[in-house]
This record gives sequence, structure tokens and C-alpha cells, in this order.
Amino acid sequence: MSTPRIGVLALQGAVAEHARALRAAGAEVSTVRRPSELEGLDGLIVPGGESTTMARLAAPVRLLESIRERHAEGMAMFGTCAGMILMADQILDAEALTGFERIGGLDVVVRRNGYGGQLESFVGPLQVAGLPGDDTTPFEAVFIRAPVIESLGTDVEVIASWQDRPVAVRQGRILAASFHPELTPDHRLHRYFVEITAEHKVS
Ligand SMILES: NC(=O)CC[C@H](N)C(=O)O
Repeated sequence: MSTPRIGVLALQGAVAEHARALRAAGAEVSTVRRPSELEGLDGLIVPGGESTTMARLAAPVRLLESIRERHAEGMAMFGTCAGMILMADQILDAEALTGFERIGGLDVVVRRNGYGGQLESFVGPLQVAGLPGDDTTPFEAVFIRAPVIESLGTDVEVIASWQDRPVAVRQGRILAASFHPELTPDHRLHRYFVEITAEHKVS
């Protein structure tokens, strides 16, 4: 199987950390700032940061619409924190996103900042189902102004929960997490995404 090509949306947020983790997980990595840079990608990570800032920066070149189209054509997506917010079909407490185009496609309802503000950031050890290699060692998940997943559709599989609430989910070739998997040296979630991307690779 050839190496999957995975982009990292690089408008704002934890871009370099995702790129490093993806390379360590065996992908060929590039950054994406404009629609033409989505060409030939098998997968895309939309990082954490600030969903409102990303939506505003993407708007002039209609980048989020292009991501939605490329996903419909087969590109896998992994949204972390703000990235998950942009992929959610419904967002609560999202007045600041009103009028901005989003990606959508993930059948969940999320609440922005549902885990509180910056001072409520925390690290939670998670059991994540289906990770490549070892899925018994807890994954140290970093939550920063994280979104709460309030509800999910029947096609959405919960792969990790924190205090009885889902925090990582998969829906076909979409992976999403409330937390920041790129901020710790544990690359198992990135490897999992590389595997999903390779499974759905069209080229
Ligand atoms: N760490 C994060 O990505 C925070 C997300 C932020 N609360 C938002 O709405 O985009």
C-alpha cells in the first residue's frame, strides 16, 4: 500500500504538532491554506485552535466548502477540538459562527466551550477503543476550551468517553476528538487516522 497523503489545515492553531505526529505515524504531510492544496490528498486534519478564527480566515477562498466537497469525493477527515466543531452538523453556543460557512458532515451536536474556559483545561486518561497496536494503555488527552458532544446520530461510533460523555468518535471516514491528541508524544490516534485514510484511499 502506498503512503497516504494527509494535509493539515494551516490557517491557525496546532499545525506543526499535528504535522509532526502524522509524519511519525507514517503519512506524507503537507499544509493546506487554499483549495488547490487539497488536490491529491487522501486525508485532512482540521486542528484545534479557534473555530471562529478558522471560519473567518477560510471564508474569502471558500476553503471549508472545498473541504466538504473533497470529503464527499473520498477524502478522510480528522477534526480535533475546534476542528471537530467545524465538522459537527449542529453547534450550540455558536453565535460567533453565525453566517460563516462550516464543513459539517459529522452527525453530532456539540456545545462550544462546553468543558469551560482556558482555566478549566485538564488532562484526562482515556481508554480509546480500536487504537492500532496497544489499546489498553490509557491515552493522556489534553482538553483546552473543549467542546462537549451533546448527542450523536446512529452512524456515529463512540471510541472514547470521559466521565460518561463521548469525547472521541468515528463516522466512516471521519474521526473527531474533543481534545488535542497532537500535544502529547502518544501518536496512536494519528496512526489510527492514517489507517482509516489508507483504508479509504481512492488513488
Ligand atoms: N482548543 C480548542 O480548539 C478550543 C476550541 C474553541 N473553544 C473553539 O470554539 O474553537
